[in-house]
Amino acid sequence: MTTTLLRADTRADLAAALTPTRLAGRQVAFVPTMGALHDGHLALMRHARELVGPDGALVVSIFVNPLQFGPNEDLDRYPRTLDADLDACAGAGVDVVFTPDVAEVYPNGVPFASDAADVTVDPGPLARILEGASRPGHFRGVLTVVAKLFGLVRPDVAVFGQKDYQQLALLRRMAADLCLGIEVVGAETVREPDGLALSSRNRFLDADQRAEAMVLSRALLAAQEDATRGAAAALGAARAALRTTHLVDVDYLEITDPDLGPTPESGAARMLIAARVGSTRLIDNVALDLGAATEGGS
Ligand SMILES: Nc1ncnc2c1ncn2[C@@H]1O[C@H](COP(=O)(O)OP(=O)(O)OP(=O)(O)O)[C@@H](O)[C@H]1O
Ligand SMILES: CC(C)(CO)[C@@H](O)C(=O)[O-]
Ligand code: BAL
Repeated sequence: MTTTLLRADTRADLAAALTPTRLAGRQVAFVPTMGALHDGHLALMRHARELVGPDGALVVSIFVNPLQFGPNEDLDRYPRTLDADLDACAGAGVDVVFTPDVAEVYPNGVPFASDAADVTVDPGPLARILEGASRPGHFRGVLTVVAKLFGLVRPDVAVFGQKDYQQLALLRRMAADLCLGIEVVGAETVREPDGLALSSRNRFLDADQRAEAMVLSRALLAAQEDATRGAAAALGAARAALRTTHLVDVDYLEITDPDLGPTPESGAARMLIAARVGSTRLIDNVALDLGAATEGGS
């Protein structure tokens, strides 16, 4: 593949940029993003490159998708840093960056209403818990735009971050249930030295909020440490950590099984948290290895 970054703003430009790759039968790896790129995104790009090797094509999309934002959410203030993002993509060895505008992705208008004329993806019951309960319609928006991007890029493999754990689970389900023939791969969460998961929204935190935001990952770590005593003990440890600050307003803190089903008695599990720090909503999650509950373990 080329070593120069090709930028495509339109579907036609994207198709043209990918034609040599398709003709040569090269593998295509895809990393969808909403831009404001940080080291977490760069880690996804490295992972994607490893999956297809130097002869494969690495495609990144940068698109802030209106359909996944609720009416009172932060669509308007979502960070947009396109020039820096293009430099980051070039530095990361991306071959093609797709930067469509809203009309290019939704030529008939954004299908906000559930009875809009355009077909959208119904994400099913997994989208009604956790993030989906807090952000109704969010996963319909995510799955719809990713399905469209998959159709335009036609990758062999797509890489997403575990930081958005429920999103990753739903995208895996979409690829499997709709028989898309695309491998969906999850990559580890990249963190700041104090544990805070990197997120484009971290830039909205002021100094005090930034200092306190690390309590999310500290709570998850405390839960990991107490998980050998069972789920109740893990939840208790996380809640105790969260009580050390008044700047963090928890939306949910839950333990599920690794597929987001009910809390297991023991063994592999996931703890997921969403919280507001000021007006900024952050999410995070970790794996837990639950021991059987002991008496007085809660
Ligand atoms: N800290 C991180 N480590 C690894 N992957 C990440 C991290 N943060 C985001 N990603 C992944 O990057 C991809 C694009 O995410 P997105 O552009 O929404 O970034 P973001 O930082 O999650 O932004 P925000 O949380 O503010 O929406 C997603 O697959 C997401 O899971
Ligand atoms: C997957 C995604 C790019 C779809 O807009 C977005 O939800 C994100 O950045 O995680
Ligand atoms: N990373 C998820 C994008 C969103 O919050 O809408």
